[in-house]
Amino acid sequence: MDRNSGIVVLTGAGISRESGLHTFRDADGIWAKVRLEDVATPEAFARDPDRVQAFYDARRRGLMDPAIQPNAAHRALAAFESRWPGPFLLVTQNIDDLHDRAGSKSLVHMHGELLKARCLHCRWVGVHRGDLASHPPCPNCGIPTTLRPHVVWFGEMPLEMERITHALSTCGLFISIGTSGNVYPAANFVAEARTAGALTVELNLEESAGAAHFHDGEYGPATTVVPDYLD
Ligand SMILES: CC(C)NC(=O)[C@H](Cc1c[nH]c2ccccc12)NC(=O)[C@H](CCCC/N=C(/NCCC(=O)O)S[C@H]1O[C@H](COP(=O)(O)OP(=O)(O)OC[C@H]2O[C@@H](n3cnc4c(N)ncnc43)[C@H](O)[C@@H]2O)[C@@H](O)[C@H]1O)NC(=O)OCc1ccccc1
Repeated sequence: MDRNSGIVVLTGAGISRESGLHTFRDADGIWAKVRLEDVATPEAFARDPDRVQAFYDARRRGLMDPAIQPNAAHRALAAFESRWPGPFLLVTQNIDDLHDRAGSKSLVHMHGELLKARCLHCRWVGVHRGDLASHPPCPNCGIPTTLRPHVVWFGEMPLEMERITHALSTCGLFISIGTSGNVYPAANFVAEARTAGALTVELNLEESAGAAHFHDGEYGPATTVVPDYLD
């Protein structure tokens, strides 16, 4: 592969599974315990904000457990980025901060970040590691009960779509890691990259819903297949 062509990497919950975070659709996944319609939509937040806040407060406290650390797959991606001379963009669907902690720089959280909050009154967005169910005041405008998790719910527009679409339209290699390919528009990125003439590769525990769209696939735990593929 020409060392100056661009690379786009898409990651999903599977890359953080071996760090101790649950995925969504596996047997012990998040959506096996709670319906996304009840906790991850604007309608759910309007209907029962305390329930939604409690759902994300619990995931935030889980993420801040010292036992949850970046794994060999997160680290291999950060190391590869630092030595790749051409354009590189890591697009994650994950709202955890494990890519950030592993040292990834050219990183887009297209579905938001669990450790950030957003104010519905003054539009402030920033790091907020405390619970939101206790209705803390906005650090910027000081009004209580106006903070929501800075995450993208179903039916909401993902973040930085222009930057992502541009990178997909100019990349030479698209790598998808630890995602089931069930959620859009992320599930359509492989098709966009292929249309741009990119080689497309899936690294996953098992074939995803979009496996047929990829030129190639390596299957197994991310902490094994990702370092093997990138080293
Ligand atoms: C359910 C689905 C059908 N619905 C959608 O896709 C909807 C609606 C929709 C839009 N277009 C469509 C077209 C067709 C059908 C439906 C739609 N999409 C939206 O609403 C999106 C917004 C969706 C975002 C919702 N928020 C999330 N997260 C944040 C919150 C939160 O986290 O609580 S989605 C959330 O679920 C998704 C879960 O997927 P995965 O990460 O893949 O996880 P999953 O558990 O499914 O799979 C894990 C995989 O890992 C593998 N694995 C497991 N262990 C390992 C291991 N150890 N190693 C390697 N792999 C492993 C497994 O085998 C498995 O394959 C992720 O995106 C994740 O972020 N917004 C939007 O479309 O706005 C308009 C628009 C349109 C065009 C262009 C721009 C805008």
